[in-house]
Amino acid sequence: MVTSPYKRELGKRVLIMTAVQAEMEVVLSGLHRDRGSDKGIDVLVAGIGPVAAAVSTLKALLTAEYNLVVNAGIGGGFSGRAEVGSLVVANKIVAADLGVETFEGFSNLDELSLGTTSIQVDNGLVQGVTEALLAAGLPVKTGPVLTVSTVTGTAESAAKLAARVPGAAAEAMEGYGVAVAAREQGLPIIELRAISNLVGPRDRAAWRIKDALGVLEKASLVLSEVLL
Ligand SMILES: O=C(O)c1cccc(C(=O)CC[C@H]2O[C@@H](n3cnc4c(=O)[nH]cnc43)[C@H](O)[C@@H]2O)c1
Repeated sequence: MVTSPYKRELGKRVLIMTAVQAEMEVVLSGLHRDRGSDKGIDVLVAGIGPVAAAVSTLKALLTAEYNLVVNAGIGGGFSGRAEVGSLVVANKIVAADLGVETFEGFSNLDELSLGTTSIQVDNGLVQGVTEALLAAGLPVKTGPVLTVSTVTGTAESAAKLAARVPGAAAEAMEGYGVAVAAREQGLPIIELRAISNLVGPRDRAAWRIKDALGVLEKASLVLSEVLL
């Protein structure tokens, strides 16, 4: 049961943003499996990366009355925190490469007093969605989900990101953009990632995109029950 502050308001809708068509299709399939037609949830393609995601999300939010925004898709899991085939529900959405490279390493905007680089997800939302996914027998973890503009491709970069964001569970490319658009409209956000690969050395052959899309579809069935 999802608790405050998200409360399904009569006549208001839920917006789910996915990066690509393939993700949108499995989310729609999961949503409609037991509910037939649209039940107040819109699923749109945002495009890959935080900028496209922010623009697409804000554009959508200006077209209808929403009271919750969801970013759903595949993502990379940090080893030991989120394995391939599992789900991650973000408790915090972090723009992990938004900042300054320094001789000592990296400083984010918060450290430079130039702004913020993370958005908290409401605890009630995180708990409600996570419990529902667990109850459905799905493997789910919660933790910070990092938004990057470049898919990590080396063990060194993965280690740097894991050190930069304690507890980092997953990496993707749209969450912070979707979250900033939702914040702009005063709406709660949640990010849900189905893990297709481990964050680290690029090994395209190891990506399990199809498996992750299958898990995302199962998770979407649960979402339709818990968010409406
Ligand atoms: O490296 C490749 O050749 C390759 C092949 C297929 C897809 C990609 C992507 O870059 C997908 C980016 C897309 O998927 C999300 N995603 C999934 N895993 C990760 C990850 O480890 N780090 C960042 N993003 C990931 C992401 O949200 C994009 O929508 C590459």
